[in-house]
Parts: sequence; C-alpha cells; structure tokens
Amino acid sequence: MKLYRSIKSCSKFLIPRELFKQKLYSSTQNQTSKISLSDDRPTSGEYFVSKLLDSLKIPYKNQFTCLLIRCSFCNNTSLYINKITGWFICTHCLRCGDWSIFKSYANKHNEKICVPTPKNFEAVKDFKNKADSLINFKLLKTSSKKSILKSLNMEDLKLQYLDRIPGLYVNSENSSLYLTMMLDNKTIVGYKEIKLENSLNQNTVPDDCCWGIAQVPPQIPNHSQSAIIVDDFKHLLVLAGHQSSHHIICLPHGVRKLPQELLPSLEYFNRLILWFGNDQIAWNSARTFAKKLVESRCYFIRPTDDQPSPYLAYKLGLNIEKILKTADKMVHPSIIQFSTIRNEVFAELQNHDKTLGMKWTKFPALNKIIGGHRRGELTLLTGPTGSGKTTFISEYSLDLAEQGLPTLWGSFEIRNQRLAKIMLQQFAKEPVHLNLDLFDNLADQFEKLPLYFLTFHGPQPLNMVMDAVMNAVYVHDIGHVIIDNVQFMMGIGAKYDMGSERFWQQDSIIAEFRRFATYSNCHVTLVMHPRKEKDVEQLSINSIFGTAKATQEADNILIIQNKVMESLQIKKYLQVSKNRYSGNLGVMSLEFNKKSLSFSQQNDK
Ligand SMILES: Nc1ncnc2c1ncn2[C@@H]1O[C@H](COP(=O)(O)OP(=O)(O)OP(=O)(O)O)[C@@H](O)[C@H]1O
Repeated sequence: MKLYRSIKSCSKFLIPRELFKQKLYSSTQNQTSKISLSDDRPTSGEYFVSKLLDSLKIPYKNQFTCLLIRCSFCNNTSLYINKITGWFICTHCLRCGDWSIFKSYANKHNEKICVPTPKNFEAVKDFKNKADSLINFKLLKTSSKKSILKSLNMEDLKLQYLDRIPGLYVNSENSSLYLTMMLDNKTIVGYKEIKLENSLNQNTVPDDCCWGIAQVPPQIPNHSQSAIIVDDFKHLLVLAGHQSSHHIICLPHGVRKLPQELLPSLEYFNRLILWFGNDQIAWNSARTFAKKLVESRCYFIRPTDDQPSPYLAYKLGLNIEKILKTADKMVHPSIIQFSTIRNEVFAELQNHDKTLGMKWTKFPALNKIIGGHRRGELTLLTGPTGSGKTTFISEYSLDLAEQGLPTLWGSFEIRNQRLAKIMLQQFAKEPVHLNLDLFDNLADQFEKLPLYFLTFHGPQPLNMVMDAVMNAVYVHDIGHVIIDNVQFMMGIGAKYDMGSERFWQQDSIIAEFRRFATYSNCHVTLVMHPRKEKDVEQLSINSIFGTAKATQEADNILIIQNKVMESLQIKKYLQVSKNRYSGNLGVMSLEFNKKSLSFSQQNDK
C-alpha cells in the first residue's frame, strides 16, 4: 500500500486543459511556434487566468510568474495565482488550492463553492518543538561562532555579515546548524539542518516539497531587487560572508527541483543571478529553472573552471565580485554572432566529459557508446515483442532517477502497479515477494526517488498526454519522459497494420515529442514496436513501425536484438543504431538476471 502512495499521479496535478490547449495546438499547426513555457510573451495560461479575472472585474498586478490580487478572505493584496497552472496561495492567510477551487470561489454564482483551506505546515510544528533548544547564531559568543566556521572550513568569513542571516540557529551541542525557509519572507514553512561534522549531510524539512526559501538581505542597505540564487547552504554562507549589494537566496531542494509553491517568494526580484555548481546537472537545472522563473530576469554564472560554485571559489581564493560581474543572460536574440555564445562554447569544451551527459551506473558499455544521457534529446527503443523493452527501459530510467533525474513514466501498456513492482524488484536487486519483510523499508527508500507516473492507461488522445507531460515538467522539473509504448498510446496495441491515417497520427506524435524535448530541454524516450517482418532475425532502423519520420527525428535509436545461437539458446544485446551526438555506434550485451529483473551484469561485446 505504502509503495502505491509513492506513485504521484500526475493527472491530479493537471494544468486546466484550457491553459495549455491553445499553446499546444498552435504549435502543432505552426512548425515554428514554441511549445516552450519559457516565452516572455504572455502565455496561454496567463491569458486564461487573466481572462477570468477580467470577466469577474477582479483587479490584478501582473508579476513575473504569478498574477497578484487582493485575497477575499483576509483582504490583503497577497494572493498569488500561478500564470501557468492556475495554482494559488495567499501568503498572508495561507489559503491555497488549484485553479478549479479558485474558479469556484471567485465565481460567486457557482452552486458548489469550494472554500480553500489555510495550509497547515507540519514542518513548522516540528521546528517549534526544536526551537527551545536552539540559539540564534548572532547571539552566540564570538569564540563559538569561530569554531562553527572552522568546522565548515570557512574561518575567513566576516562574522558581522553572517549575523545578518535571518533564521540561522545552532543547537545547544553546537553540532548542527538550522536555517529557516520562509514563504514570501513572512512565514516559516520549513528548515534546513546541517550537521557540522559533515556539512555534506544536509536535510531539508519537508524533503518532498518545501514552499519557501532562505533569504539574506544585502549588507549594503539599498532597495536592490537583485538576488543571487544558490543551491546549497554553504554557498549561501560564503556569499553572505562577503560584502554585497544583492540579496542571497538558497533554494530548499538544491538543483533537484524548484516547486511552483515557492515562486511567489521570488516575485519581488527583477534580477536573479543563478549561481549553481560547476557541473552539467547543475547547469541543466539552471536552464530549466530559468524557464520557470521567466528567463528575461535570469542571469547565469557559466560553469567554467575559473567560475566554480561560490564555496569552491572562496576556497580557491577567487574574486567573488569579479565572478558575479560575468553573469549574463541566457536569452539570445534570434540572430547571434559567435561572441554571444563564446562563453557557453568554452564552458562546454572545458566540461567535455560532463556535456556527454549523465552516466548510467549499471550500463558502462552504454556510456562508452552514447556518452551519457543528455537533456533535450529524443531516444527510440524498439525490439521484438516480449524481448524485454519495458524491463530494460525500466532499469535504464531507474538508474538515472536514482542519481536524481526527475523522471515521468507514461506506461500505456502495463498498469503502474505492475511497472512499480518491476522497478521495486530492480531497485531491491532481488524478488521482493520472497521477502515481504523488506517491503516497508524498501518502499520508504523508493518513495524518495524523483519518479512520477502518468495515471493514463491504454489509448489516450495526444493533447491529453501532452497537457499532463508539460504540466509535470513545469511542476516537478521533469528531465526524462518515457512513453511505453507509442502504439498503445495511439490505441493500435500490438496490431501491426497501419493505414495512412495511423502513419500520420504516429508522425504527429513523434513531431510533438521532438519539439517538446528540444524546447523543454527534457529527454524523451519513446518505446515503439517494430513493424512485422517475417523471417528476419535482426532488426534495423528500417524495422521501426511507421514512416521514416521516427528515425529522422530521433537522436538515438536503441534496438534490443535476439540472436539465436547454435545451441538454440537466445542471446540478447542492445544495438545502438543511431547516435546523433557523437556518431558512435555499437552493441552492449544484455545478460538477464531473473531474480533482479536486471540487464546490468553485462560485458562489452
Ligand atoms: N532476457 C530475458 N530473458 C528472459 N525473460 C526476459 C528477458 N527480458 C525480459 N524478460 C521477461 O519477459 C517478459 C516480457 O518482458 P517485457 O514486458 O519487458 O518485454 P517487451 O518487449 O516490453 O514486451 P512487449 O513487446 O509486449 O511490449 C517479462 O516477464 C520479463 O521479465
């Protein structure tokens, strides 16, 4: 039971259909229009939210990510409505809910009025219980402060600057620091706990979705609306320990995710400098987060060797102010010269290995051939019926999710419960049904993975699926979408005959996912059946179901091949038949371990 609770149904978070429909279909009709959420132009979401407000004569302030209105419950102008999802919160009375609730209570003629309830933050109670034994950092003796900084390897930071960090506490044993997370600079909604003996050991409470940020005002009092956003508590300390005219903000979940719930807390800032770690995952998150934060106000510190994370820069004695001056915009005009992207190209060359993508821990041979899993690409996986496509792609995606890649599964062929069972067995590396005592412990760990499942099963219209996928990307910062499989989604099951209408339908699905992958900087993996080929032992690129569109649009094509040996034993291997990034092709043997449903015990062929 517990495990199934972990399966976060994305349909319940669906963006109201009208918010996305217009954008999606204009993109289908017009090849050049974006389906990206990053447009600085008013989005269709904003259009529908503002349309309702206009029709009800509710005045609003158009902010970056939200529309701000007066709350009819507490009468404060502090009710933020997300422009994309319609989700809302009053940061004063803490009433919140989704768009349907807002529509219901805003529209007084509605017969069934849903009244939003104020949010109750569990973490606050938890923090209050701790608070009696905590001491505010600025009230500590200088010697205690120095010893804390020493254990963090930050002896040179200026104590008077650190005293300005609001909500920084230490426990009575001087073994842990606590940093409160605030919603709209008003309400504590969570906290971070940092163990001083090992500052890598950091906890955010609540861990699944904290609605607030830690915020340090500038040392030089001014009306600056500029903030540096960092992903780690140590970076916040380093920047807070330097003289600066910027606010310093620490995100609750690092580069893992940026919940929409904390966007109202960032509306005050008209300039956001994103300074994350010096690796590809952090860089990808910076680009994804910027789309959510509205790119026009975002600036980036590019991850080069002489511009590492704030903490590393401090340790290496680099000039923080100088690095901050390099912050530049992500948004480029339609026509550029090399000088505009020169820094980005340099950063990519310097991080060559990292730009190859996230490595699989279980498939080193695949790392060698493909390089890694890169955002923005489209992968096709095919193979004969029953060859293990679902089993393989489940393990392949689980490997990446275990490394922190937020992953969305659209399992149209098998039910989510069955898929989760396969994944759990792969996660446990043994059959769980033979040792049910393990279940609770395993499920607790499994629940922590950033895995989301669409609740659709069987044939679904493309627009419904795209609505849910785009919603998940916005709300959960999804970096990998898996559709298993395209033919089931289209409602042609395992039948292999396709009329021209079906070909057209499949092509439009591929085109839509291709566009989505590129503009959302999200990797899409489509599982597809091969066409029926009699007496052909080995499949090829040409065996993929439908027209040549699929193979043209794909960046990577993976084929599970069955090879019948002389002993009549069937050997399986994965063939990389297309690799647009580097052109490397090759094969990886697939040795199946039935106990763990794993293909990872393979050797290179
Ligand atoms: N190499 C293998 N050897 C033996 N059994 C396997 C192997 N790979 C997968 N299986 C088992 O075969 C069954 C079918 O696997 P799976 O559903 O992954 O195949 P598929 O290719 O996705 O099927 P379909 O064509 O119906 O979509 C599962 O019970 C799985 O555990």
